[in-house]
Amino acid sequence: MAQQDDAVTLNNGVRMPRLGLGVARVPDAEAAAAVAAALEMGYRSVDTAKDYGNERGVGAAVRESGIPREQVFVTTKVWNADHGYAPALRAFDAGLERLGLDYVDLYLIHWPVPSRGLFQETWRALERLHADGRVRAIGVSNFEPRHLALLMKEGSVVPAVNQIEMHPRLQQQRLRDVHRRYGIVTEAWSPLAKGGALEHPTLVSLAERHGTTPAAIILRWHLDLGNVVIPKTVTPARMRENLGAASLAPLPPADIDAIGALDAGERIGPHPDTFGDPAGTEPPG
Ligand SMILES: NC(=O)C1=CN([C@@H]2O[C@H](COP(=O)(O)OP(=O)(O)OC[C@H]3O[C@@H](n4cnc5c(N)ncnc54)[C@H](OP(=O)(O)O)[C@@H]3O)[C@@H](O)[C@H]2O)C=CC1
Ligand SMILES: O=C(O)C(=O)[C@@H](O)[C@H](O)C(=O)CO
Repeated sequence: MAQQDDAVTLNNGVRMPRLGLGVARVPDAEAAAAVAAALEMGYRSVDTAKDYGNERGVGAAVRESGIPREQVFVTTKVWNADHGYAPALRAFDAGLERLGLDYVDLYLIHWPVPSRGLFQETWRALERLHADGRVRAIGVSNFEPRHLALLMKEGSVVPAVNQIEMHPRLQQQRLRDVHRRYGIVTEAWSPLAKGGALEHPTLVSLAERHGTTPAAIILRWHLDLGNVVIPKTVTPARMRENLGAASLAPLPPADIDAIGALDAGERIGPHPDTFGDPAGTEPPG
């Protein structure tokens, strides 16, 4: 089942699959095998980053899949140490080389690192890469409303995507409202709360009622809210289960509300205001 049809149109007209595979911190060789298996079963989008150390494996799996390059959507990200105009351009070249591809579909600023004050300059580099046709779309990750407002003030391209922590325990309503106002797609990282929400009684009972699994219910909920999701797994059976969420019927409003009631404003990952700041607190991700 190819996912190309289940795509969102970004604010520059580029189509992005709504369900992709995340590969955070999967070692290179394992990432290559996982991406190969995912592409084989119908995934058409992969989310990697310089920080994950597996762009080589991801790129190899994409190149060797036999699937035309234009049918696979590859996202990677500028790491915190590479903020700044020239460093970000150099980091992009190096990432593209590791991937072994001619272009990237979506390039994101991984974290704003406000204490460095360089994300606007970094954004100018991404705008340049976009203008030069080396990336099909550009976006950000972990940007709070004030960071987005600063980009909007000084930049000329509105980010296509903001990839943020979002799951039933952290539903990010205010940030999603800002995205809607600007025409930015919400992409949920840790969409399954790293597996932490799967045993919640509400989700278990919804899964039983719909004849599916808690993971599929959570992913269906994200899709129903309009999010792009990138659940991570290296287990083929789970990949298939997660991909199956795209084929489920939309959840009825009462079920969306039941999951909405689980919001506790609880982060698993670091806070965007302080992550990357030497003086900041960084809870384990
Ligand atoms: N921009 C950013 O700052 C960040 C981006 N990300 C991106 O988001 C992706 C996903 O986030 P991640 O933090 O990995 O968390 P997820 O919410 O995707 O959860 C991944 C965990 O859940 C398990 N899992 C996956 N599917 C199932 C299933 N169907 N049933 C039971 N368990 C399951 C996986 O185990 P197993 O692999 O063993 O199957 C893994 O332990 C990352 O890979 C990365 O691409 C993540 C964090 C930060
Ligand atoms: O996985 C990512 O994409 C992240 O940015 C974070 O998990 C971060 O790198 C981290 O390790 C937090 O402790």
